Amino acid sequence: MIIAIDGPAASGKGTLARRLADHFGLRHLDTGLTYRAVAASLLANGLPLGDEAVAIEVARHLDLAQMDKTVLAAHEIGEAASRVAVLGGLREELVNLQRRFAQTPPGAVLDGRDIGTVVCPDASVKLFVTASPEARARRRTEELLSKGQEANYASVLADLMRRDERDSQRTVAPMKQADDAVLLDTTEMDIETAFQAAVEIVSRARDA
Ligand SMILES: Nc1ncnc2c1ncn2[C@@H]1O[C@H](COP(=O)(O)OP(=O)(O)OP(=O)(O)O)[C@@H](O)[C@H]1O
Ligand SMILES: Nc1ccn([C@@H]2O[C@H](COP(=O)(O)O)[C@@H](O)[C@H]2O)c(=O)n1
Repeated sequence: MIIAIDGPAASGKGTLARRLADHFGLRHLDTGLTYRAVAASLLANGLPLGDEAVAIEVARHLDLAQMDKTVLAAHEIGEAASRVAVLGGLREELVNLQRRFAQTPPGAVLDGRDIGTVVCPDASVKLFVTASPEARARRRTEELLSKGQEANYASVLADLMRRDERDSQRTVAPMKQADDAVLLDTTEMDIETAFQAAVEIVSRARDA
């Protein structure tokens, strides 16, 4: 079984993807980390974010097992990831890697922006997870503060909205809900309620 989860920044798709993978005995890939890893490597080596050939070369050497979420979660890396994510050739390279992961038994949960539309268009079930920008900014601000990092609600909200705009307006593989995806709006749901709703959607699709 392949579960495709897409949605805007800080919508809770990663939290749901991890828990669904545990629940259904599947592997999990946060595809955002692949874009973040490429961006982080370019930044660390002082290389330009817009050079497609260089970005592809970095992606060719990417080892999924070595991606460190704690390091890659940094705000500036998310911003840089969204800038390299407009490069079509880089996306092709990363999509191939993500598809290989998805197709390895026993199946997987992938979360990102183009999983249901491009990476796994034949996924067994597709979810598009969203929440209002204000709820997402509040959750992300609380998350950063709880990790002892500086965070300001207004700037987190502005950053999320700018990233969503870039991700949904780019020409190649823009973020959008697949026609056959189920929309899950968690604005008024806590994590447990959202998880139970997601389990129900996946179970229904699996048993259909
Ligand atoms: N339904 C919910 N209610 C309250 N908080 C939530 C809910 N879902 C997720 N969160 C919290 O919101 C924050 C963002 O969630 P998460 O990291 O899963 O989002 P994401 O969509 O994967 O983000 P990104 O796009 O940055 O990868 C986390 O702190 C998470 O614990
Ligand atoms: N399938 C995907 C996943 C991510 N991106 C881009 O990477 C940025 C960081 O992703 P996070 O999920 O870690 O926030 C994101 O803003 C996208 O630009 C993508 O294009 N496709």
